[in-house]
Amino acid sequence: MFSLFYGLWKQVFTKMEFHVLILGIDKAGKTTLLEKLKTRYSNLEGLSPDRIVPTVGLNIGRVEVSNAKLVFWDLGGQPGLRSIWEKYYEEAHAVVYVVDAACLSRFEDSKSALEKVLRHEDLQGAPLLILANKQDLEEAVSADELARYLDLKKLDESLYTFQGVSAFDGLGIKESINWLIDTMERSKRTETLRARAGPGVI
Ligand SMILES: Nc1nc2c(ncn2[C@@H]2O[C@H](COP(=O)(O)OP(=O)(O)OP(=O)(O)O)[C@@H](O)[C@H]2O)c(=O)[nH]1
Ligand SMILES: [Mg+2]
Repeated sequence: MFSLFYGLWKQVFTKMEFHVLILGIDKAGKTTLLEKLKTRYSNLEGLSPDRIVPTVGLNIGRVEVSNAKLVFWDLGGQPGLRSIWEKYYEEAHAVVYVVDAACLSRFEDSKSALEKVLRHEDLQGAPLLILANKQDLEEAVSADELARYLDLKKLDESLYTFQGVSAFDGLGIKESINWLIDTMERSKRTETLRARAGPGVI
């Protein structure tokens, strides 16, 4: 009886934990985004953009948003580091893919790196949030324009979305995080990862 009540209590009061991978080619703005998320959603002040250096290892950011605990894994996007990404796929509830929307000359690299991510079987069914970052820059293309370029027709529409953001000034971040939590909470992948983790893990 106690365990039944304890289980119910846990379900109601324990925040669900989600692992979110932040991917994208180098200089897309992944770490700047992570630091902005920390500033906005945790009681730690994230690093200011001028103190951020290219990522070689892994940056971790933990934040809490209403009923969810989000653990972000930010990896380096330089070509030689992209082979590390797949080591994290199996445990990820979702992927945030960051694109520098102001740098047209790197769109092709960004697109092919994303296509490779999407082909990997360890990520099947994972919600995908694609961010057209650097909207504070005049030359940045909109989320719709980026969507047309990336042309993800083959994907299940309920599992991905595009959002224009600025990791600098925070534009679009709230909408992005709300979509992410909502979609992860409803996704079959979350159910599968939870079942695999076993009882007691929320
Ligand atoms: N104008 C503008 N610049 C940005 C924005 N986000 C990031 N940047 C700049 O873009 C550059 C790269 O940012 P990072 O956050 O280090 O990029 P990254 O994707 O983590 O790069 P790697 O760690 O090498 O994979 C830096 O000069 C940032 O200041 C943004 O929203 N607007
Ligand atoms: Mg980085």
